Amino acid sequence: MIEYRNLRVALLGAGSVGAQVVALLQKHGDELAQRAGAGLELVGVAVRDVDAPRTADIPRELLTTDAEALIVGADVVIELIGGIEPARTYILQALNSGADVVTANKALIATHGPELFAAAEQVGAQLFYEAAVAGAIPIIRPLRDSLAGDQVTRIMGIVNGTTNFILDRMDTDGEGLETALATATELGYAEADPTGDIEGFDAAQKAAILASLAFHTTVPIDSVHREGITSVTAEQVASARAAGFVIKLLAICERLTDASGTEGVSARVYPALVPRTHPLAAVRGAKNAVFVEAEAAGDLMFYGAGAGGIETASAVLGDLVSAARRHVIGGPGIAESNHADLPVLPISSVTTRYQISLLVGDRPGVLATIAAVFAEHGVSVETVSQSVSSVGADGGPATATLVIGTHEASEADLAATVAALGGNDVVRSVTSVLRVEGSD
Ligand SMILES: NC(=O)C1=CN([C@@H]2O[C@H](COP(=O)(O)OP(=O)(O)OC[C@H]3O[C@@H](n4cnc5c(N)ncnc54)[C@H](O)[C@@H]3O)[C@@H](O)[C@H]2O)C=CC1
Ligand SMILES: N[C@@H](CC=O)C(=O)O
Ligand code: NA
Repeated sequence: MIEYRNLRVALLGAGSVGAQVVALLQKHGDELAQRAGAGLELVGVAVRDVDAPRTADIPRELLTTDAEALIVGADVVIELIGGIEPARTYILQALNSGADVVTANKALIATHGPELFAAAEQVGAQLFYEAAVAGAIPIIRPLRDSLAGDQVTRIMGIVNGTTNFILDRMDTDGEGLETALATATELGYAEADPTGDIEGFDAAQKAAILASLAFHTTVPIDSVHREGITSVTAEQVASARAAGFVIKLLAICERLTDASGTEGVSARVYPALVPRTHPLAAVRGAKNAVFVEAEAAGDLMFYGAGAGGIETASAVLGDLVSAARRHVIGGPGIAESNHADLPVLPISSVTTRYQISLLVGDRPGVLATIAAVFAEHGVSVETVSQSVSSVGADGGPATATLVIGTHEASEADLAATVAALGGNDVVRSVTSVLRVEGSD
Protein backbone atom coordinates (compact mmCIF):
# COMPACT_ATOMS: atom_id res chain seq x y z
CA MET A 1 0.00 0.00 0.00
CA ILE A 2 1.52 3.34 -1.08
CA GLU A 3 1.70 6.01 1.64
CA TYR A 4 0.78 9.44 0.33
CA ARG A 5 1.39 12.82 1.84
CA ASN A 6 -1.93 14.31 2.84
CA LEU A 7 -3.14 17.53 1.24
CA ARG A 8 -5.37 19.69 3.38
CA VAL A 9 -8.61 20.46 1.57
CA ALA A 10 -10.94 23.19 2.86
CA LEU A 11 -14.49 23.41 1.51
CA LEU A 12 -16.48 26.64 1.65
CA GLY A 13 -20.24 26.05 1.24
CA ALA A 14 -22.30 22.88 1.63
CA GLY A 15 -25.33 23.64 -0.55
CA SER A 16 -26.48 21.74 -3.67
CA VAL A 17 -22.95 21.29 -5.04
CA GLY A 18 -20.87 21.46 -1.84
CA ALA A 19 -22.83 18.72 -0.07
CA GLN A 20 -22.34 16.41 -3.07
CA VAL A 21 -18.61 17.15 -3.12
CA VAL A 22 -18.44 15.93 0.48
CA ALA A 23 -20.53 12.84 -0.30
CA LEU A 24 -18.37 11.88 -3.30
CA LEU A 25 -15.15 12.53 -1.39
CA GLN A 26 -16.40 10.26 1.39
CA LYS A 27 -17.30 7.59 -1.16
CA HIS A 28 -14.27 7.72 -3.47
CA GLY A 29 -11.61 9.60 -1.47
CA ASP A 30 -9.15 6.68 -1.39
CA GLU A 31 -9.36 6.13 -5.10
CA LEU A 32 -9.03 9.84 -5.87
CA ALA A 33 -5.92 9.90 -3.66
CA GLN A 34 -4.36 7.20 -5.86
CA ARG A 35 -5.20 9.17 -8.99
CA ALA A 36 -3.84 12.37 -7.47
CA GLY A 37 -0.76 10.83 -5.87
CA ALA A 38 -1.66 12.53 -2.59
CA GLY A 39 -4.14 11.99 0.20
CA LEU A 40 -7.09 14.39 0.13
CA GLU A 41 -7.96 15.24 3.71
CA LEU A 42 -11.11 17.28 4.09
CA VAL A 43 -10.10 19.45 7.04
CA GLY A 44 -13.31 21.41 7.36
CA VAL A 45 -16.49 22.69 5.73
CA ALA A 46 -17.44 26.34 6.19
CA VAL A 47 -21.20 26.86 6.44
CA ARG A 48 -23.48 29.68 7.53
CA ASP A 49 -25.36 27.58 10.08
CA VAL A 50 -23.92 24.33 11.47
CA ASP A 51 -27.41 23.12 12.41
CA ALA A 52 -29.05 23.63 9.00
CA PRO A 53 -30.38 20.44 7.31
CA ARG A 54 -28.15 19.14 4.49
CA THR A 55 -28.46 16.66 1.65
CA ALA A 56 -25.21 14.89 2.66
CA ASP A 57 -24.16 13.46 5.97
CA ILE A 58 -21.27 15.74 6.97
CA PRO A 59 -19.51 14.89 10.27
CA ARG A 60 -20.40 17.66 12.67
CA GLU A 61 -16.78 18.18 13.78
CA LEU A 62 -15.93 19.29 10.22
CA LEU A 63 -18.51 22.08 10.18
CA THR A 64 -17.46 25.61 11.04
CA THR A 65 -18.80 29.11 10.52
CA ASP A 66 -15.24 30.55 10.47
CA ALA A 67 -14.24 30.31 6.81
CA GLU A 68 -11.17 32.55 7.20
CA ALA A 69 -9.68 30.35 9.93
CA LEU A 70 -10.35 27.25 7.82
CA ILE A 71 -8.46 28.68 4.83
CA VAL A 72 -5.29 29.17 6.89
CA GLY A 73 -2.93 26.25 6.21
CA ALA A 74 -5.09 24.65 3.49
CA ASP A 75 -3.35 23.31 0.35
CA VAL A 76 -6.53 23.45 -1.73
CA VAL A 77 -9.59 25.59 -1.05
CA ILE A 78 -12.87 24.71 -2.78
CA GLU A 79 -15.22 27.69 -2.97
CA LEU A 80 -18.89 26.72 -3.43
CA ILE A 81 -20.75 29.50 -1.66
CA GLY A 82 -21.39 31.50 -4.85
CA GLY A 83 -21.85 35.25 -5.35
CA ILE A 84 -19.20 37.96 -5.27
CA GLU A 85 -18.57 38.67 -1.60
CA PRO A 86 -17.33 37.13 0.62
CA ALA A 87 -16.29 34.55 -2.04
CA ARG A 88 -13.83 36.99 -3.66
CA THR A 89 -12.15 37.83 -0.34
CA TYR A 90 -11.88 34.16 0.65
CA ILE A 91 -10.39 33.18 -2.72
CA LEU A 92 -7.86 36.02 -2.59
CA GLN A 93 -6.93 35.00 0.96
CA ALA A 94 -6.43 31.40 -0.19
CA LEU A 95 -4.40 32.31 -3.30
CA ASN A 96 -2.25 34.83 -1.42
CA SER A 97 -1.37 32.09 1.04
CA GLY A 98 -0.24 29.86 -1.86
CA ALA A 99 -3.23 27.48 -1.87
CA ASP A 100 -4.75 26.35 -5.16
CA VAL A 101 -8.42 27.23 -5.48
CA VAL A 102 -11.24 25.28 -7.12
CA THR A 103 -14.46 27.19 -7.76
CA ALA A 104 -17.74 26.82 -9.65
CA ASN A 105 -18.43 30.53 -9.29
CA LYS A 106 -18.99 31.91 -12.80
CA ALA A 107 -20.37 35.21 -11.48
CA LEU A 108 -17.06 35.83 -9.73
CA ILE A 109 -14.78 34.60 -12.55
CA ALA A 110 -16.68 36.69 -15.12
CA THR A 111 -16.51 39.88 -13.05
CA HIS A 112 -13.22 39.57 -11.12
CA GLY A 113 -11.32 36.97 -13.17
CA PRO A 114 -8.33 39.18 -14.04
CA GLU A 115 -7.80 40.16 -10.39
CA LEU A 116 -7.99 36.52 -9.23
CA PHE A 117 -5.77 35.16 -12.04
CA ALA A 118 -3.18 37.85 -11.28
CA ALA A 119 -3.22 36.93 -7.58
CA ALA A 120 -2.70 33.26 -8.47
CA GLU A 121 0.14 34.07 -10.88
CA GLN A 122 1.85 36.25 -8.30
CA VAL A 123 2.41 33.28 -5.98
CA GLY A 124 2.50 30.50 -8.59
CA ALA A 125 -0.84 29.03 -7.46
CA GLN A 126 -3.68 28.04 -9.79
CA LEU A 127 -7.36 28.83 -9.97
CA PHE A 128 -9.43 25.94 -11.36
CA TYR A 129 -13.00 26.58 -12.58
CA GLU A 130 -14.18 23.71 -14.80
CA ALA A 131 -17.55 23.63 -13.00
CA ALA A 132 -18.18 27.32 -13.70
CA VAL A 133 -19.25 26.72 -17.31
CA ALA A 134 -21.72 24.02 -18.33
CA GLY A 135 -21.48 22.13 -15.01
CA ALA A 136 -20.19 18.60 -15.50
CA ILE A 137 -19.26 19.06 -19.17
CA PRO A 138 -15.51 19.34 -19.74
CA ILE A 139 -15.19 22.61 -21.67
CA ILE A 140 -12.70 24.82 -19.79
CA ARG A 141 -9.84 22.31 -20.10
CA PRO A 142 -10.57 21.49 -23.76
CA LEU A 143 -10.47 25.20 -24.63
CA ARG A 144 -7.46 26.01 -22.47
CA ASP A 145 -5.37 22.90 -23.11
CA SER A 146 -6.61 20.64 -25.91
CA LEU A 147 -7.34 23.50 -28.33
CA ALA A 148 -4.34 25.65 -27.33
CA GLY A 149 -2.72 24.79 -30.67
CA ASP A 150 -5.73 25.72 -32.82
CA GLN A 151 -7.66 28.88 -33.73
CA VAL A 152 -11.19 28.84 -32.34
CA THR A 153 -13.52 30.81 -34.59
CA ARG A 154 -16.97 30.36 -33.04
CA ILE A 155 -18.74 28.88 -30.03
CA MET A 156 -22.49 28.42 -29.89
CA GLY A 157 -23.97 26.81 -26.84
CA ILE A 158 -26.83 26.16 -24.50
CA VAL A 159 -25.06 26.93 -21.23
CA ASN A 160 -27.89 27.51 -18.77
CA GLY A 161 -29.73 24.42 -17.56
CA THR A 162 -32.57 26.28 -15.86
CA THR A 163 -33.68 28.23 -18.94
CA ASN A 164 -33.27 25.20 -21.19
CA PHE A 165 -35.45 23.23 -18.78
CA ILE A 166 -38.10 26.00 -18.79
CA LEU A 167 -38.11 26.46 -22.58
CA ASP A 168 -38.30 22.68 -23.02
CA ARG A 169 -41.31 22.47 -20.68
CA MET A 170 -42.99 25.38 -22.52
CA ASP A 171 -42.35 23.61 -25.83
CA THR A 172 -43.40 20.09 -24.88
CA ASP A 173 -46.07 20.54 -22.16
CA GLY A 174 -47.21 24.10 -22.81
CA GLU A 175 -46.19 24.83 -19.20
CA GLY A 176 -45.84 28.46 -18.06
CA LEU A 177 -42.48 30.01 -17.15
CA GLU A 178 -43.27 30.36 -13.43
CA THR A 179 -44.33 26.73 -12.93
CA ALA A 180 -41.35 25.38 -14.85
CA LEU A 181 -38.98 27.67 -12.91
CA ALA A 182 -40.36 26.37 -9.59
CA THR A 183 -39.53 22.80 -10.68
CA ALA A 184 -36.04 23.80 -11.88
CA THR A 185 -35.40 25.43 -8.50
CA GLU A 186 -36.62 22.35 -6.65
CA LEU A 187 -34.26 20.18 -8.72
CA GLY A 188 -31.25 22.35 -7.70
CA TYR A 189 -30.60 23.80 -11.18
CA ALA A 190 -31.44 27.45 -10.54
CA GLU A 191 -29.16 30.02 -8.93
CA ALA A 192 -29.92 31.21 -5.39
CA ASP A 193 -31.56 34.20 -7.13
CA PRO A 194 -33.09 32.69 -10.29
CA THR A 195 -33.26 36.13 -11.94
CA GLY A 196 -29.65 35.34 -12.83
CA ASP A 197 -30.88 32.42 -14.91
CA ILE A 198 -34.04 33.72 -16.56
CA GLU A 199 -32.67 37.17 -17.39
CA GLY A 200 -29.60 35.63 -19.02
CA PHE A 201 -26.99 36.92 -16.52
CA ASP A 202 -25.72 33.39 -15.78
CA ALA A 203 -25.38 32.54 -19.48
CA ALA A 204 -23.70 35.92 -20.14
CA GLN A 205 -21.13 35.19 -17.40
CA LYS A 206 -20.41 31.85 -19.04
CA ALA A 207 -20.17 33.50 -22.47
CA ALA A 208 -17.61 35.98 -21.09
CA ILE A 209 -15.54 33.12 -19.66
CA LEU A 210 -15.74 31.04 -22.85
CA ALA A 211 -14.91 33.97 -25.14
CA SER A 212 -11.96 35.00 -22.96
CA LEU A 213 -10.50 31.50 -23.08
CA ALA A 214 -11.26 30.80 -26.73
CA PHE A 215 -9.94 34.08 -28.11
CA HIS A 216 -7.05 34.70 -25.65
CA THR A 217 -8.62 38.05 -24.83
CA THR A 218 -10.15 39.42 -21.63
CA VAL A 219 -13.87 39.77 -22.38
CA PRO A 220 -15.48 41.90 -19.65
CA ILE A 221 -18.96 40.86 -18.57
CA ASP A 222 -20.31 44.34 -19.41
CA SER A 223 -19.38 43.82 -23.06
CA VAL A 224 -21.59 40.72 -23.41
CA HIS A 225 -24.93 41.52 -25.07
CA ARG A 226 -27.64 39.89 -22.92
CA GLU A 227 -31.33 39.11 -23.42
CA GLY A 228 -33.10 36.61 -21.16
CA ILE A 229 -36.21 34.47 -21.69
CA THR A 230 -38.79 36.46 -19.73
CA SER A 231 -40.18 38.04 -22.89
CA VAL A 232 -40.57 34.69 -24.68
CA THR A 233 -44.31 34.07 -25.00
CA ALA A 234 -46.34 30.87 -25.21
CA GLU A 235 -47.48 32.08 -28.66
CA GLN A 236 -43.88 32.41 -29.87
CA VAL A 237 -43.07 28.91 -28.62
CA ALA A 238 -46.16 27.45 -30.34
CA SER A 239 -45.55 29.32 -33.62
CA ALA A 240 -41.92 28.21 -33.58
CA ARG A 241 -43.04 24.61 -33.14
CA ALA A 242 -45.54 24.90 -36.00
CA ALA A 243 -42.82 26.32 -38.27
CA GLY A 244 -40.27 23.59 -37.46
CA PHE A 245 -38.20 25.54 -34.91
CA VAL A 246 -37.58 25.44 -31.19
CA ILE A 247 -36.64 28.46 -29.07
CA LYS A 248 -33.36 28.08 -27.17
CA LEU A 249 -31.37 30.53 -25.06
CA LEU A 250 -28.01 30.62 -26.84
CA ALA A 251 -24.61 31.94 -25.86
CA ILE A 252 -22.61 32.84 -28.96
CA CYS A 253 -18.96 33.84 -29.01
CA GLU A 254 -17.26 34.53 -32.33
CA ARG A 255 -14.40 36.21 -34.09
CA LEU A 256 -15.70 38.87 -36.46
CA THR A 257 -14.56 41.56 -38.81
CA ASP A 258 -16.98 44.48 -38.70
CA ALA A 259 -18.12 46.68 -41.60
CA SER A 260 -15.14 49.02 -41.07
CA GLY A 261 -12.67 46.12 -41.26
CA THR A 262 -11.95 45.98 -37.50
CA GLU A 263 -11.16 42.46 -36.31
CA GLY A 264 -12.59 41.63 -32.92
CA VAL A 265 -14.78 39.28 -30.94
CA SER A 266 -18.46 39.21 -30.10
CA ALA A 267 -20.08 37.58 -27.08
CA ARG A 268 -23.85 37.56 -26.80
CA VAL A 269 -26.78 35.77 -25.21
CA TYR A 270 -30.34 35.75 -26.52
CA PRO A 271 -33.27 33.45 -27.17
CA ALA A 272 -33.26 32.34 -30.80
CA LEU A 273 -35.12 30.07 -33.18
CA VAL A 274 -33.17 26.87 -33.86
CA PRO A 275 -34.33 24.48 -36.62
CA ARG A 276 -35.68 21.25 -35.12
CA THR A 277 -33.24 19.30 -37.29
CA HIS A 278 -30.25 21.07 -35.71
CA PRO A 279 -28.41 19.06 -33.00
CA LEU A 280 -28.94 21.87 -30.45
CA ALA A 281 -32.71 21.38 -30.79
CA ALA A 282 -32.26 17.90 -29.29
CA VAL A 283 -30.74 19.29 -26.08
CA ARG A 284 -33.58 18.74 -23.64
CA GLY A 285 -34.31 19.50 -19.98
CA ALA A 286 -31.40 20.92 -17.97
CA LYS A 287 -28.83 19.47 -20.36
CA ASN A 288 -26.23 21.81 -21.91
CA ALA A 289 -24.32 21.57 -25.17
CA VAL A 290 -21.45 23.63 -26.53
CA PHE A 291 -20.43 23.64 -30.20
CA VAL A 292 -16.92 24.78 -30.89
CA GLU A 293 -15.71 25.58 -34.39
CA ALA A 294 -11.95 25.67 -34.80
CA GLU A 295 -9.82 26.30 -37.87
CA ALA A 296 -8.01 22.95 -37.91
CA ALA A 297 -10.16 20.72 -35.69
CA GLY A 298 -13.40 21.65 -37.45
CA ASP A 299 -16.65 21.23 -35.51
CA LEU A 300 -16.60 19.80 -31.99
CA MET A 301 -19.58 19.21 -29.72
CA PHE A 302 -19.61 18.91 -25.93
CA TYR A 303 -22.84 17.67 -24.38
CA GLY A 304 -24.07 16.69 -20.91
CA ALA A 305 -25.35 17.88 -17.55
CA GLY A 306 -24.98 21.63 -17.24
CA ALA A 307 -26.50 21.86 -13.78
CA GLY A 308 -27.33 19.75 -10.75
CA GLY A 309 -25.51 19.15 -7.47
CA ILE A 310 -23.87 15.78 -8.05
CA GLU A 311 -23.14 16.42 -11.73
CA THR A 312 -21.40 19.71 -10.96
CA ALA A 313 -19.54 18.04 -8.08
CA SER A 314 -17.94 15.76 -10.70
CA ALA A 315 -16.22 18.75 -12.35
CA VAL A 316 -15.21 20.15 -8.94
CA LEU A 317 -13.56 16.86 -7.96
CA GLY A 318 -11.79 16.65 -11.32
CA ASP A 319 -10.28 20.06 -10.54
CA LEU A 320 -9.41 18.90 -7.03
CA VAL A 321 -7.45 15.95 -8.45
CA SER A 322 -5.68 18.31 -10.90
CA ALA A 323 -4.82 20.68 -8.07
CA ALA A 324 -3.48 17.81 -5.98
CA ARG A 325 -1.37 16.50 -8.88
CA ARG A 326 0.07 19.98 -9.30
CA HIS A 327 1.03 20.06 -5.63
CA VAL A 328 2.73 16.69 -5.97
CA ILE A 329 4.68 17.71 -9.09
CA GLY A 330 5.40 21.28 -7.92
CA GLY A 331 6.08 24.34 -10.07
CA PRO A 332 3.86 27.31 -10.87
CA GLY A 333 0.25 26.99 -12.05
CA ILE A 334 -0.82 27.65 -15.64
CA ALA A 335 -1.37 31.38 -16.12
CA GLU A 336 -4.33 32.75 -18.08
CA SER A 337 -3.63 33.52 -21.74
CA ASN A 338 -4.88 36.91 -22.95
CA HIS A 339 -2.12 37.84 -25.39
CA ALA A 340 -4.45 38.40 -28.39
CA ASP A 341 -6.17 41.34 -26.67
CA LEU A 342 -8.81 41.75 -29.39
CA PRO A 343 -11.49 44.47 -29.13
CA VAL A 344 -14.95 43.31 -28.10
CA LEU A 345 -17.34 44.50 -30.81
CA PRO A 346 -20.87 45.75 -30.04
CA ILE A 347 -24.00 43.81 -31.00
CA SER A 348 -24.55 46.27 -33.88
CA SER A 349 -21.54 44.67 -35.66
CA VAL A 350 -23.26 41.27 -35.69
CA THR A 351 -25.20 39.89 -38.64
CA THR A 352 -27.74 37.12 -38.36
CA ARG A 353 -31.04 35.89 -39.78
CA TYR A 354 -34.40 36.95 -38.34
CA GLN A 355 -38.00 35.92 -38.27
CA ILE A 356 -40.54 38.72 -37.88
CA SER A 357 -44.26 38.21 -37.32
CA LEU A 358 -46.70 40.98 -38.24
CA LEU A 359 -50.42 41.41 -37.87
CA VAL A 360 -51.57 43.20 -41.01
CA GLY A 361 -54.77 44.24 -42.73
CA ASP A 362 -55.67 41.52 -45.27
CA ARG A 363 -56.08 43.56 -48.43
CA PRO A 364 -54.43 43.82 -51.86
CA GLY A 365 -50.96 45.44 -51.97
CA VAL A 366 -50.06 44.78 -48.31
CA LEU A 367 -47.34 42.29 -49.16
CA ALA A 368 -45.75 44.65 -51.67
CA THR A 369 -45.78 47.49 -49.10
CA ILE A 370 -44.12 45.30 -46.47
CA ALA A 371 -41.53 43.98 -48.95
CA ALA A 372 -40.67 47.58 -49.86
CA VAL A 373 -39.96 48.45 -46.21
CA PHE A 374 -37.48 45.58 -45.98
CA ALA A 375 -35.85 46.57 -49.28
CA GLU A 376 -35.55 50.23 -48.26
CA HIS A 377 -33.50 49.18 -45.22
CA GLY A 378 -31.26 46.77 -47.11
CA VAL A 379 -32.74 43.66 -45.50
CA SER A 380 -33.25 40.79 -47.92
CA VAL A 381 -36.38 38.65 -47.45
CA GLU A 382 -35.86 34.88 -47.68
CA THR A 383 -39.29 33.44 -46.82
CA VAL A 384 -42.83 34.75 -46.41
CA SER A 385 -45.79 32.85 -45.04
CA GLN A 386 -49.30 34.04 -44.34
CA SER A 387 -51.65 32.44 -41.84
CA VAL A 388 -55.42 32.12 -42.35
CA SER A 389 -56.94 35.56 -42.39
CA SER A 390 -59.90 36.30 -40.19
CA VAL A 391 -62.66 38.87 -39.99
CA GLY A 392 -62.31 41.10 -36.90
CA ALA A 393 -64.58 40.23 -33.94
CA ASP A 394 -66.25 43.62 -34.34
CA GLY A 395 -67.05 42.82 -37.97
CA GLY A 396 -64.14 45.06 -38.99
CA PRO A 397 -61.66 44.41 -41.81
CA ALA A 398 -59.96 41.03 -42.11
CA THR A 399 -56.47 40.61 -40.70
CA ALA A 400 -53.66 38.19 -41.45
CA THR A 401 -50.45 37.17 -39.75
CA LEU A 402 -47.39 37.44 -41.94
CA VAL A 403 -44.21 35.65 -40.93
CA ILE A 404 -41.16 36.95 -42.73
CA GLY A 405 -37.79 35.21 -42.65
CA THR A 406 -34.75 37.25 -43.66
CA HIS A 407 -31.33 36.46 -45.08
CA GLU A 408 -28.40 37.58 -42.93
CA ALA A 409 -28.85 41.22 -41.96
CA SER A 410 -27.09 43.54 -39.58
CA GLU A 411 -28.65 44.20 -36.17
CA ALA A 412 -28.74 47.92 -37.01
CA ASP A 413 -30.59 47.44 -40.35
CA LEU A 414 -33.01 45.02 -38.76
CA ALA A 415 -33.81 47.40 -35.89
CA ALA A 416 -34.49 50.21 -38.40
CA THR A 417 -36.75 47.88 -40.44
CA VAL A 418 -38.78 46.89 -37.37
CA ALA A 419 -39.18 50.55 -36.36
CA ALA A 420 -40.39 51.44 -39.88
CA LEU A 421 -42.82 48.49 -39.93
CA GLY A 422 -44.26 49.60 -36.58
CA GLY A 423 -45.01 53.04 -38.05
CA ASN A 424 -46.51 51.77 -41.31
CA ASP A 425 -50.29 52.08 -41.86
CA VAL A 426 -50.78 48.53 -43.13
CA VAL A 427 -49.17 46.99 -40.02
CA ARG A 428 -51.50 46.57 -37.04
CA SER A 429 -48.64 45.29 -34.83
CA VAL A 430 -45.22 43.66 -34.90
CA THR A 431 -45.99 40.60 -32.79
CA SER A 432 -42.60 38.91 -32.66
CA VAL A 433 -38.98 39.47 -33.66
CA LEU A 434 -36.61 36.55 -33.14
CA ARG A 435 -33.15 35.74 -34.45
CA VAL A 436 -32.60 32.44 -36.27
CA GLU A 437 -29.39 30.55 -35.49
CA GLY A 438 -28.03 27.31 -36.91
CA SER A 439 -28.82 25.84 -40.29
CA ASP A 440 -30.97 22.78 -41.01
N1 LIG B 1 -26.29 24.13 -8.67
C1 LIG B 1 -25.77 23.97 -9.89
O1 LIG B 1 -26.30 23.23 -10.72
C2 LIG B 1 -24.51 24.67 -10.25
C3 LIG B 1 -23.94 25.62 -9.44
N2 LIG B 1 -22.80 26.26 -9.82
C4 LIG B 1 -22.18 27.23 -8.94
O2 LIG B 1 -21.76 26.55 -7.76
C5 LIG B 1 -21.78 27.44 -6.66
C6 LIG B 1 -22.63 26.81 -5.56
O3 LIG B 1 -23.92 26.62 -6.08
P1 LIG B 1 -25.04 25.80 -5.26
O4 LIG B 1 -24.41 24.73 -4.47
O5 LIG B 1 -26.06 25.46 -6.27
O6 LIG B 1 -25.58 26.94 -4.31
P2 LIG B 1 -26.39 26.77 -2.95
O7 LIG B 1 -27.09 28.05 -2.73
O8 LIG B 1 -27.17 25.51 -2.95
O9 LIG B 1 -25.21 26.60 -1.91
C7 LIG B 1 -24.41 27.63 -1.42
C8 LIG B 1 -24.19 27.37 0.04
O10 LIG B 1 -23.23 28.28 0.54
C9 LIG B 1 -23.67 28.73 1.81
N3 LIG B 1 -23.04 30.02 2.10
C10 LIG B 1 -23.35 31.22 1.57
N4 LIG B 1 -22.52 32.16 2.10
C11 LIG B 1 -21.69 31.53 2.93
C12 LIG B 1 -20.63 31.96 3.75
N5 LIG B 1 -20.29 33.23 3.82
N6 LIG B 1 -19.97 31.03 4.49
C13 LIG B 1 -20.33 29.74 4.43
N7 LIG B 1 -21.34 29.26 3.66
C14 LIG B 1 -22.00 30.15 2.93
C15 LIG B 1 -25.19 28.79 1.72
O11 LIG B 1 -25.77 28.74 2.98
C16 LIG B 1 -25.47 27.55 0.87
O12 LIG B 1 -25.65 26.41 1.69
C17 LIG B 1 -22.33 28.77 -7.19
O13 LIG B 1 -21.24 29.60 -7.55
C18 LIG B 1 -23.09 28.34 -8.45
O14 LIG B 1 -23.18 29.37 -9.40
C19 LIG B 1 -22.15 25.95 -10.97
C20 LIG B 1 -22.66 25.01 -11.82
C21 LIG B 1 -23.90 24.32 -11.54
N1 LIG C 1 -28.13 27.93 -12.62
C1 LIG C 1 -27.20 27.33 -13.51
C2 LIG C 1 -26.41 26.28 -12.79
C3 LIG C 1 -25.21 25.91 -13.51
O1 LIG C 1 -24.35 26.71 -13.87
C4 LIG C 1 -27.94 26.68 -14.66
O2 LIG C 1 -29.17 26.60 -14.60
O3 LIG C 1 -27.30 26.30 -15.65
NA1 NA D 1 -17.73 22.41 -17.11
